[in-house]
Amino acid sequence: MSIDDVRLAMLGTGNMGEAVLAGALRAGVAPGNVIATARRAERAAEVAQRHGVRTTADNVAAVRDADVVVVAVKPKDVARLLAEVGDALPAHAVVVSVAAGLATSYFEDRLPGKPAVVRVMPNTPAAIGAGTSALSAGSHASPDDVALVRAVLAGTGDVVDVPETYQAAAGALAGSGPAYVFYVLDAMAEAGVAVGLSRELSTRLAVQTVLGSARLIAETGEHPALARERVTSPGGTTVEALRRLDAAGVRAAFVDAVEAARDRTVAMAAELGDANGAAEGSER
Ligand SMILES: NC(=O)C1=CN([C@@H]2O[C@H](COP(=O)(O)OP(=O)(O)OC[C@H]3O[C@@H](n4cnc5c(N)ncnc54)[C@H](OP(=O)(O)O)[C@@H]3O)[C@@H](O)[C@H]2O)C=CC1
Ligand SMILES: O=C(O)[C@@H]1CCC=N1
Repeated sequence: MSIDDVRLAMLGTGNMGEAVLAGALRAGVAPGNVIATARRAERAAEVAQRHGVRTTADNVAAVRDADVVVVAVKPKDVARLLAEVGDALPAHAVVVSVAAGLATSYFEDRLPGKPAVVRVMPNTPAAIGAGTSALSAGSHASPDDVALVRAVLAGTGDVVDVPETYQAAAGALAGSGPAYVFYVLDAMAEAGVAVGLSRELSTRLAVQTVLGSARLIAETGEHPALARERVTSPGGTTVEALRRLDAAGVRAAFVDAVEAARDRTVAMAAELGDANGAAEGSER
């Protein structure tokens, strides 16, 4: 199927749904072939105006002719949504879940027949084609189904296949990751203000420093620790700064933070009755 023929239903067009929608349109999905759902009329109007897609509050109508159905509501809202749309889902449709924690089997158990389910953990830079997504196929998803989902996600950024047991960890690192980077950016900008720069200049320097440093590693493939050493002159300024970060336990705090996000993913799945979700999350 050519990408401009793909009919896409985006169920729950909030922060992540809109970012994936933007990526799908960038990949070549035709706006006229997209129906995005939202509970509130003003949100539906905003999405329609920004992306030129059809919007509705009716999830059942949205899935009826869809080839790809993206479930982008909060994990706690997924079971009710599946019960609502299950009978209207075309047999050939591929269901893509971006819900943190919920296993593909959670969807397979709640939908009729043998639905093709693909679990994806994206992140919000998908909105500008700079995201990273971890993808795992469910037990009824064929290679063609996965290829279709990859084609739809092509405009969101990098997409990497992972075993489903890695999903909670991938989400804790990369799904939540933009928030960690924004936190660091905010702190760096504040630090620049503390040493006398205007907030505007400080933010500009901080943003470009993070962007450039990430690109340098991405383009050279150099290990971050080696790249850091090349900035750190003996007896110079950087070593003094890094000593403060080490003393404040910043590295250990990152490890704790990602572990906590991973554990919360597993706990959320257990709260929602997803035994498989609860069983995952660690490779140990
Ligand atoms: N935000 C992120 O960075 C990431 C989120 N995710 C996952 O994406 C999913 C969505 O998260 P996020 O976008 O942050 O949450 P949001 O609350 O921003 O988006 C969810 C949207 O779904 C709408 N909604 C809820 N129930 C229905 C329904 N029955 N029919 C139609 N629309 C409905 C909500 O409407 P209303 O506004 O009225 O509440 C809301 O707009 C979650 O499962 C999360 O785990 C995954 C990776 C990253
Ligand atoms: O905070 C959350 O639960 C979601 C999942 C990953 C990023 N945001």
